[in-house]
Amino acid sequence: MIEVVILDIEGTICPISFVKEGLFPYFLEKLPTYLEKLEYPITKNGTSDVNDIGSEFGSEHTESYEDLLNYITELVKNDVKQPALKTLQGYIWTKGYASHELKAPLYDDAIKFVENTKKSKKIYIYSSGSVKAQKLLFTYVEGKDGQVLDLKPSITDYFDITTSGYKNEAASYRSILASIGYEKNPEAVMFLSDNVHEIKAASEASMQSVVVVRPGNVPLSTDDKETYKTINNFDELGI
Ligand SMILES: CSCCC(=O)C(=O)COP(=O)(O)O
Ligand SMILES: [Mg+2]
Repeated sequence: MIEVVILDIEGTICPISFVKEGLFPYFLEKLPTYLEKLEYPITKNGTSDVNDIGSEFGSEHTESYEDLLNYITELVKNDVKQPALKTLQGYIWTKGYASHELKAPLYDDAIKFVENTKKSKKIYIYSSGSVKAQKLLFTYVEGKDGQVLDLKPSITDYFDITTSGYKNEAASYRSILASIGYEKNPEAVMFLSDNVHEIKAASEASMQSVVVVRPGNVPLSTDDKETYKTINNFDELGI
């Protein structure tokens, strides 16, 4: 029996288009304003959040404003899951969510699933987006008639690539199982994601794993469709 559910975010509970056409462009638009304020070459000084996050991009990219802006822009365009980038994105999105310029358009079935499932199972999140960015997304969910829903109380805890490692490695899922006290009972944990590499890694760690198919996601190969359980909607899970 499933006791714990772990959810991916992008392509699973919200459309990839929200990230690629909403969050990433917002980040790139605001980025120059933040980077312009820093002194180059950047050195970690413990006095400014953005300065110290900036220093994490490494000395080869932080010599000048132009170097850093170009480097970060390339990372975003190639959707590189780089820890410093993910931290900086979470930082910059804070204002966008607080002003309601950004609201997370979660799928209706995902909202219903989270609200109903929290009564009987623990729900965790594991996303490449930073824990800060994940919490923002759950705090500012787009509801009906322009309302904002706060789903954060429904989530037990959050994991990202800095807490647990990269999402296509089985070791990351084993580390999460240990954190939540399920290393001896991994089959009671279900992981849901749009990404087959993540599903493969979670299965290797003996979690029950399900591919979530949504419009705009990377299509599955015939082989993947035969290998993994798939759903189009959380209502199909019946848990
Ligand atoms: C939750 S923050 C926005 C999404 C993001 O930056 C990201 O990398 C999402 O990756 P996921 O692991 O949720 O597919
Ligand atoms: Mg995803």
